[in-house]
Amino acid sequence: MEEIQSQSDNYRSSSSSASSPASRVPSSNFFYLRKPGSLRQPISFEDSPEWEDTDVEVRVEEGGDSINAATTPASPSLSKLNSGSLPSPPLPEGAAVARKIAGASVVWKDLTVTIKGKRRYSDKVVKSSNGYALPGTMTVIMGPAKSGKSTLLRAIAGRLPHSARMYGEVFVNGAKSEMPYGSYGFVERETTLIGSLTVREYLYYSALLQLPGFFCQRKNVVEDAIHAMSLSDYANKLIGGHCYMKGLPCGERRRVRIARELVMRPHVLFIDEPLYHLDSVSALLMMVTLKKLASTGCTLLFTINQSSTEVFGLFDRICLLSNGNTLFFGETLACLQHFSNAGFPCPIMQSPSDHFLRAINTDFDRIIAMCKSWQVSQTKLQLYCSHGLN
Ligand SMILES: Nc1ncnc2c1ncn2[C@@H]1O[C@H](COP(=O)(O)OP(=O)(O)OP(=O)(O)O)[C@@H](O)[C@H]1O
Repeated sequence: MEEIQSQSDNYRSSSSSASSPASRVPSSNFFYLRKPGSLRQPISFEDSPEWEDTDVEVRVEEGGDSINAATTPASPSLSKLNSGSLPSPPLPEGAAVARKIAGASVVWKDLTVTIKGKRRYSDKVVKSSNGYALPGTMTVIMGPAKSGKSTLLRAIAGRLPHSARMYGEVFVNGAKSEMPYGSYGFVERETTLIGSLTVREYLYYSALLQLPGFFCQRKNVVEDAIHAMSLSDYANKLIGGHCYMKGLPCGERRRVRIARELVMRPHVLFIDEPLYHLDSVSALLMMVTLKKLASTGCTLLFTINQSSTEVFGLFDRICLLSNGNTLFFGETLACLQHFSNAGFPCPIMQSPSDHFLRAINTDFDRIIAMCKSWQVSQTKLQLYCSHGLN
């Protein structure tokens, strides 16, 4: 599984060419409302944070960067949350316990997608892709433009449009079943934010809409999301961006979109192009924030076009696509080794992601050939002019 590779030149591409809230099953780890008569196996989230933690006082540690839940010794639900069914030893008063978000392992097997155009189904947009994403890790789907990244992400998340057909299987925690409402978040590339609200108001409003009525920890959940996305400095600022009102910077707006999904405390988070239109500093901040989020246990799976070396170093696994083909799936270091073995070692001064894209994208060859012919014609012109003048 670790290495799903193909070195064929044919694969080099050319870019030019949620259901209704499920009822909770009390004191169980199944976040799945079975349909009557359904034979599907429920998905088990072993360490699911329970939504009934009304006695957990969640607060943000001053100067701290992680999501923390402060609790008193007499907090049965949190002690259960931290240590399964065993009671946890009493904690010193005021001690902060890192909240564990139960991630879920997601495996996709032989995933193929076709999309219906005006008349017929297209050729395969994604072709027999295999891979997996594990809890507490960041898995990135990378590739040139139109290589099928977003389509693969949507297929794994079960959010393909009606015009698409999917073949193959997706397993969540070993169960071949759709992820239930609230267990995953999907962040689109562009979504509308309410510009007349502050970040905190907007997230609270989202929590009111998304969380079930019995859930009475909305404020804490919102504060968690703000903290997890490093939005504390912007929490009371208007989102803006409408009429003549200047909005939040692009990176912060993107983080607000992700925070909106975090209010559901998802086990798996899918993000389509989190670095879209971000400058290098905002991109690094975004990735460091996501890495922190992954370290709490959440499973992160996202698409990306290209990245800097620093950002690339934060990824755990990479799924490299070209023309819908999975050229490589595995750990990022193994990808470097794979390209090196194939005769394309990454130059020292080049970002690995740029190097991979360059190696698999025929557009680069065409552009370089165009540059060379232009340089030759320029040299000829200069020679002609100098001879003509003489
Ligand atoms: N809803 C759709 N209807 C028709 N064709 C589609 C649809 N969605 C995607 N496609 C086609 O599938 C191919 C892959 O698109 P996709 O958006 O998955 O690629 P991508 O790698 O995410 O591209 P980009 O980085 O440019 O967003 C493209 O050729 C696109 O035209």
